[in-house]
Amino acid sequence: MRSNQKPIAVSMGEPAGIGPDLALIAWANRKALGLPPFYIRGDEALLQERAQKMGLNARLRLVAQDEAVATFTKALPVVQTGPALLDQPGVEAPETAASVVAAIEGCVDDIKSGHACALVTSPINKAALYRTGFAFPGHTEYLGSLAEMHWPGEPAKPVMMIAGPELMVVPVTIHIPIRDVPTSLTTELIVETAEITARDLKTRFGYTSPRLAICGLNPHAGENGSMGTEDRDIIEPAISRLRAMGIEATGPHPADTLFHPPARQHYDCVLGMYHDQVLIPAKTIGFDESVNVTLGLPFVRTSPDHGTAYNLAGTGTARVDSFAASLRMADVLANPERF
Ligand SMILES: NC(=O)C1=CN([C@@H]2O[C@H](COP(=O)(O)OP(=O)(O)OC[C@H]3O[C@@H](n4cnc5c(N)ncnc54)[C@H](O)[C@@H]3O)[C@@H](O)[C@H]2O)C=CC1
Ligand SMILES: NCC(=O)COP(=O)(O)O
Repeated sequence: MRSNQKPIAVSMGEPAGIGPDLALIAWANRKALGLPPFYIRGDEALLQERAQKMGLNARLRLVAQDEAVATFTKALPVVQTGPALLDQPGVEAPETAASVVAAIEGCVDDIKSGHACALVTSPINKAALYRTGFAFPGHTEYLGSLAEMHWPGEPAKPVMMIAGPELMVVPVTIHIPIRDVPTSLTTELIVETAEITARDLKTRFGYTSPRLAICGLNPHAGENGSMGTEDRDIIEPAISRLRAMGIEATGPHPADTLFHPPARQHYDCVLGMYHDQVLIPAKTIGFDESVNVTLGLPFVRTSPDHGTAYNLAGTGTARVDSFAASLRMADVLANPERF
């Protein structure tokens, strides 16, 4: 353990989902998984109950953030956030929403105050939070807002990237209805998203000159305007501007032929025009290993690529791979000098 080592702050996520399970399983297997020290912001009573349900012999300890690293070798450090909750795997409970949001915000506060080096979020139930008035489509957008609040003057345009060993993708529009995609797409938005992606791939991921493949929107990237005009009128000008800025951008590529293995040799990251255009291939190819990482923030945030998986909560059968990969990636991104 390094004397100046800071822990990773993990938000517990949706209490009825697999977030609690993953933190417990990850801690129990921390050595085999090669995990950096982390603590979880959530409810200790619920975690204790969940460990019992899973038949997991996990020790938990309530700590202050600065005790987390020393505690990690002996017990899963918990920073109590919100009131004690009933453990009801798979059962949505609106009264837990405030604790879910408080855990995310608390982790960001911990980074800002120097108590944590990075944030790993556990999955939230987005619809459940909306029903209680949560005004952001997902973590990505919420973290952009928290960054603006806590790091005034620093640029904070959150960009979602799903990064796996075989494929990295960025959706230009994120959590919006499919009918709103064409009207939300602008040349400026594509350029801004690609610029942030290229910059972070260079500064955080070590690519000298990242190659970005930009998807079209329509079948066959519009077939010269005969199957839709957005490819020609919005996406092509964005690619020209990016190339003029020295960014290696190609396209607009028909999305249907961009993800088979030979095609993947020609780029480092794909920018898609909407969520499912790129998340379907990313999760099909790398569901267990991929990490959701938010680019464009003044701090490091990663998360597993999957959701709450209510059907698995409390069973002990949720795979921990993506969560573990999120912790390892957060450690590398937050402490580049060690790697
Ligand atoms: N970052 C976040 O907070 C995210 C939250 N969600 C939320 O999750 C909820 C459920 O979404 P779904 O589309 O059903 O996706 P999901 O990822 O929760 O589940 C899809 C399928 O994958 C399986 N699965 C998920 N994680 C697994 C794991 N670790 N090990 C083994 N199998 C696993 C589930 O059992 C299910 O069959 C929604 O409310 C959504 O908003 C979804 C994605 C990301
Ligand atoms: N499908 C990925 C996803 O929805 C993750 O969203 P976020 O909560 O990380 O913004």
